[in-house]
Amino acid sequence: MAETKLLLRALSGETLPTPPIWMMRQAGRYLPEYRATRAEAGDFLSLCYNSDLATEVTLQPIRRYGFDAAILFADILLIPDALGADLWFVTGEGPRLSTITTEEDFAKLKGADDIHDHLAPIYQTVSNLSSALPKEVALIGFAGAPWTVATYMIAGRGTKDQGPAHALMQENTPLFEALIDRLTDSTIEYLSAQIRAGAECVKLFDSWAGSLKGEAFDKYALAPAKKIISEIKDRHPGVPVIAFPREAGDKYIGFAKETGANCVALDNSVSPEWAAANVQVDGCVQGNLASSHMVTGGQALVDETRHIVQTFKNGPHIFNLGHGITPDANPDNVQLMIDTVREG
Ligand SMILES: Cc1c2[nH]c(c1CCC(=O)O)Cc1[nH]c(c(CCC(=O)O)c1C)Cc1[nH]c(c(CCC(=O)O)c1C)Cc1[nH]c(c(C)c1CCC(=O)O)C2
Repeated sequence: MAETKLLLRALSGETLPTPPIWMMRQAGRYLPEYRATRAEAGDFLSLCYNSDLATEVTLQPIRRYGFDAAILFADILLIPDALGADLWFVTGEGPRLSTITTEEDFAKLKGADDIHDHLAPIYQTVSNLSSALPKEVALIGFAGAPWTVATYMIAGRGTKDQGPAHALMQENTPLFEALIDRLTDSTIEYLSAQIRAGAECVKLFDSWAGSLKGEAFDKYALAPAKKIISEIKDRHPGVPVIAFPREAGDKYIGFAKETGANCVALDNSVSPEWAAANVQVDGCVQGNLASSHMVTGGQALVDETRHIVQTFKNGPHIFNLGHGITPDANPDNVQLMIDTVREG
């Protein structure tokens, strides 16, 4: 049967009259119904590990807006949690983890094959979603890319410039590379299990790829993505992969070809004109409206949304933001963006 889900058609390289649309962090704090369910769960991590409630929050933006895709509700830091690093979230500040900076810290981590018991509730959420979603809505699974996850594991928290991870890379390269390899192998196992549970596409979030330059980008962003994607393609032929090397700049050029990704997600630091000429020539792109428009709305939102749709209309395109929607966004602006994309 020919594929009917718009997201999967775009990912297979089809140029569509109206691009499919979904939004990073579409289940999140800007939605009152999300805040209510999160309060019911108690805290963010309990929400991630409660399959029924995680299913519910994943479905909320689908019900409210009719997006073309749902993304599993979970977090990129569940992998360190499953590997045995402590993880907690400080309200208003963000994640905290036990740090990995010595061989002794690393030796305590579990193996890549030992993560599944801990992550079973996540696979259950995927499976729930795969039966609960409307038939036209595609289900996206995801994981963090090894470099981005390593930056949190090394520093024990989010950092502006990923300084501690860069320092470990310089000062103890073998340990740093052992961590990248463990994360690469765990990510393959994790994404593979999500696909077995019903994910129809997977996305690899390398949110801090932009701080890797030159050879370091090739070794720690490009090479792990290539290994993960080729292994996923071997195990699950036909399941598309979206790669998001955020703020890669010129390194966006050729990224899909070199890694085997079906689509690259663009942040909003690149212009649609540049990306159409340099990145979309190799296949599908996703993006790239600045999430600040979800706060400010108005004619500027409409104009920039039309500009992005127009600029990418001659090739495969998935409409999305350049990064996650923020808690101060106005839910009405999301509707305005969707109406504008679909007006044509
Ligand atoms: C770096 C990163 C993380 N998590 C993620 C990334 C990569 C993408 C990006 O760059 O945004 C990815 C992520 N996090 C979440 C999802 C779910 C799917 C989605 O809706 O996109 C996804 C795909 C839920 C979440 N992950 C988090 C929330 C907010 C939690 C809450 O309800 O308080 C959500 C909905 C928390 C989180 N999780 C993380 C941080 C730094 C924070 C705190 C910052 C913040 O509060 O926004 C780590």
